[in-house]
Parts: sequence; structure tokens; C-alpha cells
Amino acid sequence: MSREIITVEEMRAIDAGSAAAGVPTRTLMENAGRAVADAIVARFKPRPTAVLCGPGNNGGDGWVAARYLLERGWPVWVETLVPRDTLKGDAKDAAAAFTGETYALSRDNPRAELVVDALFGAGLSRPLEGEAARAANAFWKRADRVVAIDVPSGIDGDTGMALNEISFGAALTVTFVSKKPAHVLMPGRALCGEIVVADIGAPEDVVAAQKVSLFENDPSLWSLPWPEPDAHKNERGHVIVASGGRARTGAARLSARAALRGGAGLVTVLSPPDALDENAAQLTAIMVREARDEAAYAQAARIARALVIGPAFGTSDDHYKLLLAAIGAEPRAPLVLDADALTLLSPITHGFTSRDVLTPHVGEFRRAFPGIWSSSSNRIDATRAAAAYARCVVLLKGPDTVIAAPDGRAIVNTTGSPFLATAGSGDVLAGLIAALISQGMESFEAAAVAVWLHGKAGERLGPGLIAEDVTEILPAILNDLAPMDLKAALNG
Ligand SMILES: NC(=O)C1=CN([C@@H]2O[C@H](COP(=O)(O)OP(=O)(O)OC[C@H]3O[C@@H](n4cnc5c(N)ncnc54)[C@H](O)[C@@H]3O)[C@@H](O)[C@H]2O)[C@H](O)CC1
Ligand SMILES: [K+]
Repeated sequence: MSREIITVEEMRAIDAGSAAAGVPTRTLMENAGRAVADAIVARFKPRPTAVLCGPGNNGGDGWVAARYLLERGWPVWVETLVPRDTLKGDAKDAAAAFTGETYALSRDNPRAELVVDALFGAGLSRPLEGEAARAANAFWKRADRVVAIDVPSGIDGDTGMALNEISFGAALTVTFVSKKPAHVLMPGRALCGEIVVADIGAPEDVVAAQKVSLFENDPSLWSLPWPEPDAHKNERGHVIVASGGRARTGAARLSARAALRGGAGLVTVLSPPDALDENAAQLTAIMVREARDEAAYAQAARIARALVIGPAFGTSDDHYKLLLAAIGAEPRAPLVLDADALTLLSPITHGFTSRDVLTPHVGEFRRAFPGIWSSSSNRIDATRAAAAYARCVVLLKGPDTVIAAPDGRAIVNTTGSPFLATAGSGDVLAGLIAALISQGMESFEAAAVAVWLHGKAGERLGPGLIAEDVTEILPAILNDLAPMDLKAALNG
């Protein structure tokens, strides 16, 4: 399956391009409606089904789907938001071809056990109101009975948000060509249920002409840096993690352990003198190095293959100086900056490099990039703008983590579980990113891989998860991803 995500505007361009290339929009609509009927028939047994049709082409898809369901003997009828004779273009043709029962959308209609939501799709331009809002509210708690065409009506295709918080929710959403941002961003993703992406016959070159640079995270987008059979630990990179002071050291150790599990050959915790014993007492495979002053942080930045600063690091003026010493070292390792490092640098005015990674959650992002946050309509645009502005990789954490590179590439992650929202989870993520960078991955890809693995760990662990578990389950997840020849070699 294609992992590309296209915007509503790109979808419109594909629509127009298809028509210009000889595939009429009426054909696309026919294919779209049939794909919806196919998806329904494959998942549900015949049952009283209402197709709620809106005024535009989303409604048109609904009329086509209703026709195919009727042809297959389903007990199906249409409930239309606007009189059939006011429809235009393809939707008018599609409606004319439907011979089954048709009602105006209202609360007095026969009771449906399945509802196909074909009210609004890509053309939603204002909040749901009137009968459409009433229907959305009526089915809000019955998403298990709803199949949405393109997006659940009320959800903006580009943002995944409902304009006035009124929308449908669905058990199944059938969309066309590729997913849209609303299918990967929250709350849209959660309101879509299962998502089916149907091929509706848009010519491949027309789709390719959009030069999409936004993707849903998936192992098909990257390859992990598996060690060669004769690998030496020095080739797998050295990650250094800066520790906070006394009684603030756990976060750095979580990060460091994740870096080791993530495949870094060597990992060192860089410790202030007062925390040296505390760190040393709890580390074995991970090394500890004392760091007294700015020179020590600059030195660490020079010798590491990736340097993590931020987890419980500290936010005093002295910490600011240590951070700047590391940033200013030349040459220096890529930096993974999280938590306190972001606080120290906010609002960000500093230019980084495309090898550096900033990993803010929303609160940190707003402080780091206040202007960008307030002027962006969704998390993808915000993260892309931040990456371009700071000239580094920016990873905006959340249930729909977005990773953006300064060149405009962006990935939205959809693995994960709410149980990852726990103490230390972000520290583990930062360490994992550094581990992958230290093994030679490009920072943008390293960030994408780390988020994917972190999310998978969350899915496998579920309730009761603590940050330490995320690190400890990595071998199982990595083993599943290992190429067959490596697995064969491991198994003798
Ligand atoms: N692009 C493709 O390849 C295909 C798209 N298909 C389907 O078409 C819709 C998009 O259709 P469009 O006509 O542009 O938009 P809508 O049907 O979503 O609605 C537009 C219509 O509704 C009015 N409107 C907008 N918001 C509201 C509101 N809150 N209340 C009342 N009225 C509203 C707006 O002014 C327009 O008049 C896409 O999602 C696909 O499902 C295809 O058929 C297949 C090819
Ligand atoms: K819809």
C-alpha cells in the first residue's frame, strides 16, 4: 500500500489531472462508490442500510454506493440532505441512476442498522448544521454502525479536526487514491475506524506529478542499520547522554539504556561531579564520564557520534552555558535535544543543522516556536515550518507524532498507544534516535524509525507499561524487523 499522504488540494489536482488525461471524474466517482459498496459487503452481512447523501460529490459517491448495494440485494435506501433535483454535475448523474427508495434526511426516516455517511468529504467548508449536525449527533455514540465515505463528515480533511466539534465517527472509512492528513492526525484518525484506501483509477503519472513529500511512517520507508557479520562496537557508534545533577539522573540513564538497546556500540553518561557516584552505582555496560565544565561538554560533542542533551538536564544559567558549549563545538556530533534543552533554548532563534533533532511535545513546541504554532493550521504544517526555520529535524511528539526535515519531507507516525504517555517515555525516545544516528542513519530517518519502534513497543506492552519496558521489549521488535538472511545467520 502506498504510504503517501495527499492534501485535499493535491486530491483536487489529481481529480482535474485525471479528467485531462482522459479519465472522467464521473468514472472516478463510479469507482469510488463501487469501492465503498465492496468494502461494506466484505465486512457486513446485509441489513437495513441508509446512505446519507450530501450536496456535492461526496454525496455522489454515496448515490453510486447505494446503487451497487441495491444491485446486490441489500435493503438500502438514500436519505438526501438536499432535494435530488438541486444536485449538479457528476452527483446529479449518480443520483439519477439510483432507482431505490429515497427520503429527505430527517429524524422520522425508517431505522437503519447501518449508516453510510456520504454527507461531506473534501469540500467541507463550514461546521455541520441543521439536519447534518442532528444526524452526526444521533450517530455519535454509534460509530460501530457508520461507514464514512472519504472522511467522517464534519472532519476537515487537512487538519483532522471538526470545525465546531460536531462530526460523525465511523467503524470504517473508505477513502480514495491515498490517505489525507485527517486519516493520520488526531482526532480524525480515531474517528475513522478502519481505513481502506481504494484505487479509483486515477492515472499513476497524474498522481506522481504531485511530488508528494508527506508519508505515513512504515518500515517500507526506511532500512535499519543492521551490523555486518564482522562488526566492531566502534563501528556501531558512540552515544553520549548528558545527565542532570544529583537526584536528577534517572532520565539520562533511561535514555542511555535505550541507546544501547537501539544498537549503539558504546554509550556514555556524561555526569556532573556531584552525580558521578549516583550514576556509576546504577550503570554496568554503559560508561560514566565526569564533566565539570564547558570544555568537557564541547569535548563530548566532538567525540560522540550522537549526543543527547535535555532529559532532566537542568535549566539554570550554568546549564545554558554547558548546552551552548556543546552546540558550538566544531566539528561536533549530531545533537538530539529534548526537554530541558528545549526549555533553555526557547524561543528558538538558533540555527542548527539537518543532522540535529529537536523532540518537543506540544507544550515545548509552543514555547520553542510560538509564532509558527499560532499561524499553522495543523501539526504537519507547524512541524514542517519549524524544521525549515530551525534548519534541523523537528519531531513533534503526540499520539500523531510528526517528523519533519528542513527540506520539506515529513512523516506522520501512527503506531503507539496512550500508555506511552508516561514518565520517561520521551527520554527513551531521545536515546533511541541517538542510537540510530550513531549507526550512520540520516537523522530524519533515524527519528522516524525511533518513533515507529517506540510506538510498536507501546502497542505490545499496553496497560501497565513503564518507560523501562519500552527499552526492554526492543529486542523482540527489532528481531521481527531483521532481514531473513540475518535471521538465518543468527539461527545457524
Ligand atoms: N477528488 C476525487 O478524485 C474524487 C472525489 N470524490 C468525492 O468527492 C468529494 C469532494 O466533493 P466536493 O463536491 O468537492 O465536496 P463535498 O461533497 O464534500 O461537499 C461540497 C458541497 O457542500 C457544501 N458544504 C460544505 N460544507 C458544508 C456544510 N457544513 N453545510 C452545508 N453545506 C456545506 C459546499 O459548499 C459544496 O456545495 C470527495 O470527498 C470524494 O468523496 C469522487 O466522487 C471520486 C473522485
Ligand atoms: K463523508
